[in-house]
Amino acid sequence: MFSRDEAKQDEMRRLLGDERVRYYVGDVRDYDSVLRASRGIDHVFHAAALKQVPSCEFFPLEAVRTNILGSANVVEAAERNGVGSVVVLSTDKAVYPVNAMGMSKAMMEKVAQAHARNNPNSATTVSCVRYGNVMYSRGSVIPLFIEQIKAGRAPTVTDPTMTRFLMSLGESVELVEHAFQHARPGDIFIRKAAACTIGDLAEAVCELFNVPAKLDVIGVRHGEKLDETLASREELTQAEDFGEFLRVPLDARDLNYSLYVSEGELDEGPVEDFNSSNAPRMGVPEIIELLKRLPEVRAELALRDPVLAC
Ligand SMILES: O=c1ccn([C@@H]2O[C@H](COP(=O)(O)OP(=O)(O)O[C@H]3O[C@H](CO)[C@@H](O)[C@H](O)[C@H]3O)[C@@H](O)[C@H]2O)c(=O)[nH]1
Repeated sequence: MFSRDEAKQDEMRRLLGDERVRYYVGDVRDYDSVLRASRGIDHVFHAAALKQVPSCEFFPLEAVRTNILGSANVVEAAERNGVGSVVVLSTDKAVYPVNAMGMSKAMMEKVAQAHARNNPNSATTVSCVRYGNVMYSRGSVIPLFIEQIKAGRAPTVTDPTMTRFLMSLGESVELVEHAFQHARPGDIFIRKAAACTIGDLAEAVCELFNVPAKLDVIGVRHGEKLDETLASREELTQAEDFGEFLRVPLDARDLNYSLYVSEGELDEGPVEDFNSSNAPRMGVPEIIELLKRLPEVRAELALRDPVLAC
């Protein structure tokens, strides 16, 4: 475990109580600290990031330092130490990005792919995973709605028509495991997901907590998109479909394009990207079922009304 936050590391140490886990305090921005931590390591899962959209709009260079340069440090240190594989965690916001967080994650993907392209004989397989919103992740909207309802307030909704892909923490971890087991250098693995509107999500939380679905519409925040895209149209023309997952392989051509002119294939491919407005759409009842499966939501329901939690 390598991270900046010694308090969280301490909490994890006590929670896990597992002497096989070693803890390193350091920062992905500091190459030497990453180099030291990745010595003698077989696999790296790179999740360190600045991930809040609005805050990265105010401090874009901080996103550059952590999400782009920090990721480059992780890849470079892994290469130097002969680490077997590196899986870097990306986001749907990296596709057709409009905000600094998404742009920096898009660049992180490019750094990972460039490593694969420029080091064909490397002992280190670097791949990416990309997914949408992880339900109940720290600082995200579902725990916020629940806190607001508990405080007797209406949930604050930016735009009820805004859509997002939803998945559980378990599903995002499955994607990381899939990449870990199957990745070829430079692959991007994408987890398909269902989407919903934020208005329906707020309504579902209200219904689950048995309060009237009265929403407080606050308007879109800095840098937010109305809909998110998990796979671009350009990627879909190359992607392999594995049911739950898509695999976008590396474009491993070199810069000598003339070689390909006479051999190129004209493939129109799909006309649309895979986005949260054309993906399978969940309504309020389906969102409620999904929410009920989250242990954190069940715990909150049990506190409020033990009967409702059953
Ligand atoms: O008071 C609020 C706050 C947020 N929202 C909306 O809720 C949705 C989800 O917001 P949030 O949970 O803050 O997540 P996102 O801004 O969509 O970003 C999250 O999901 C991304 C995947 O798309 C990850 O990459 C990011 O790190 C993570 O913060 C968005 O449509 C927001 O506009 C509200 O309606 N009311």
